Amino acid sequence: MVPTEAAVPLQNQSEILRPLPDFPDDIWSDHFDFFSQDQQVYDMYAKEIKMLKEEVRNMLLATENTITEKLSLIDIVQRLGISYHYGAEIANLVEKTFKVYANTKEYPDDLLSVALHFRLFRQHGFNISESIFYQFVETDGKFKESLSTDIKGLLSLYEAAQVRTHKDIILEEALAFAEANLKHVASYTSHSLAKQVNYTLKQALHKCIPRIEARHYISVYEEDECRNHLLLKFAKLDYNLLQMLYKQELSEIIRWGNESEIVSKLPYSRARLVESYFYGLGMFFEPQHSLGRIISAKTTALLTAIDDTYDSYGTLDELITFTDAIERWDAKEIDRLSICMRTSYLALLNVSDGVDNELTAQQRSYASDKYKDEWKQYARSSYIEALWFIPRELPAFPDYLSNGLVTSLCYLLIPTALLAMECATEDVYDWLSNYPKILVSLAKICRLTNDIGSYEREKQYRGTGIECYMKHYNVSELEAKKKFADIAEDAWKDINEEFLKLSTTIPTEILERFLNLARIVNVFYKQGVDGFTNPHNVVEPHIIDLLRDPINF
Ligand SMILES: CC(C)=CCC/C(C)=C/COP(=O)(O)OP(=O)(O)O
Repeated sequence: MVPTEAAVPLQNQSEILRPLPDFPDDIWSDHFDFFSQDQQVYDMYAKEIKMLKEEVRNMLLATENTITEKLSLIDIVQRLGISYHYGAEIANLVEKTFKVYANTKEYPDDLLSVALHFRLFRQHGFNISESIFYQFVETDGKFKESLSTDIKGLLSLYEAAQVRTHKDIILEEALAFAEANLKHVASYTSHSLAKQVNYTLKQALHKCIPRIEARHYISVYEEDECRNHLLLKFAKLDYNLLQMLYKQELSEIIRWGNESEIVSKLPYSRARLVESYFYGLGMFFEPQHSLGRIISAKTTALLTAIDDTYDSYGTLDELITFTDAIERWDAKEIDRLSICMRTSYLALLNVSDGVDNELTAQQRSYASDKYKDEWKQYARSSYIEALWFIPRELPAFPDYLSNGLVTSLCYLLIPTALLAMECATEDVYDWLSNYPKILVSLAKICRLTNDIGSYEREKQYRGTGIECYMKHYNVSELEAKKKFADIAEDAWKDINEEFLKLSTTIPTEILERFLNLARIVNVFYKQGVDGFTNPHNVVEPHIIDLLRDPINF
C-alpha cells in the first residue's frame, strides 16, 4: 500500500509560468454520485429476460427460414444489442452460411441482401470476396445508375463499404456511389427514409460504439412496421437492466475519484470521471466485463490528470522529475514531486497495486508488468513532447508521429483493456509487445483524429502535431488537417484487413477491443471537435442515453 501525502515545502509558485488552459467544467457535477438500485424492478426485469431469451434463441435456430431471413435476423439481434446472449449460436450460424455460399456461389441478387451478407461475414472474420458486387457494376467499373433510387440497398451498401480493406477496389467506388446518392436523399426532408439516411451518413454502424447503436436502433426498430414485439421487448428490458449495472459501476468510479482526490486536488486538470467511465463502457458493454470497464475507466481518469500535468501544467524541471519518478515506480519518490503531481502519482501506484494483486492471484503478472511498462513509456514520450512543444520547437513530422503514437494512449489502453480478460494469455501480451500492425494503425487513428479535434485549443499555448506537419511539408492548415483525416481513414482499412487476418489466431473478443477503441475515438472527435474536453452536445447526449435515462416501454 502506498503512504498518503506528506507535507513538503513548495517552491515559489507565483514565479512559475504555466500554460493553464481554461478547460470547461465538469458538466455532470452531482448527477451520478449515488445510485440505489430498486431490487424489485431488477428482479422483475431479470425474470422476464430469462423467458424471452429462450424464445429469441428458438427464433434464431428456426430451420424454416431462408438464408437471407436468418442473416437479417442476426443483423437485427446484433443491432438491438442482445447478440451477446447468443455468441456461440450466431458464430455457428454465420460460419455454416459462409460454407454454404463457398460451395454453391449462389448469392442473392438484390443490393440490400448482398451488402448485408458481405458486412456480416466480414464482421465475423470471414474473408468474403468483394466480387459478389460484380453483378451491380457496369463494364467501366461504375455502379449501375438504376440502383441510385434503391435507398435501402444504398444504406446497406454504405454500411458494407465501411469494412473494406486496401484490396477492395469496388467497395471504394461503392462508398462514393452510395454516399453521393444518399446525400441527395438526405436533402429531401420529406422522404420517408431521410431521417435514417441522415443518421447513417453521420454515424456508420461499423464505426459506432455498440451501446450507442443499440439505443439508436431500438428506437428505429420500434417504428418499423415489420417489427417483432417480442424482440423489441427483450431488447428494451435488457438495455435497462444493463444500464442499472452501469449506474452502480459509475457510482464506484465517482467514489474512487473522490477518495483518490484526483479531481479535487488538481484544479488545473479536466474533471472527466463520467466521460472516463463512458470510455470504459465503449470498450466493453457486456455484463461479464465489469472489471474491464472499471480498470479502463480508472486508467483513463488517471491519464487525463497526468496528460494535463504534462501538457497544461508542469514546467520542464518538474516534468523531468515526474517522469523519473514514474520510471522508478516507487512511493518513496513522492517527496521529490511538487504537490499537484503527488496526488496523481499516488493514485497511479494505488490503482496499479490493485491490478497487481488481482493478476498475481490469477497467475497473470505478465499483464500487470506490461501495464507498468506502458505507463513508463507513455511518461517518457510525454516528456519528449513537452521538450518540443513547451518552447514550440517543432520536430520533423516523422519524429513527431513516431513519438505521438505512444502519446496517443493506445499502447497503454489496449493492454489495460485486456487486463481483466483471461483469454489474454502471455502469448497475446508478447504479440502486443511487438506492436503489431493493428495496434500501430489504431494508434495512428487516435493520434491524428485527436490532433485535428484538439488543434484549436492546443495551438493557443503549445506546439501541435498539425503545425509540425505544416512546417515539415510546407502546406496550409487545411491541407494538414485533410492529410491527417486521410491517414486515419487509411488506417481503418488496415484495421479491417488485420482483423480478418488475425481472426484465426487471436480471439475475436480481443480483436473487438481494437475496433471499439477506434470507434470511441470516432465518437469523441468526429467532425473535428474535441468531445472529451468539450463533452457538451458531443458525448453528452450519449451519456444521458446510456447512463442516465432508461428506455420507456
Ligand atoms: C477518448 C480517449 C481515448 C480519452 C482519453 C483521455 C485523455 C487523456 C485524452 C487526452 O486528450 P488530449 O486531447 O489532451 O490528448 P493529447 O495530449 O495527446 O493531445
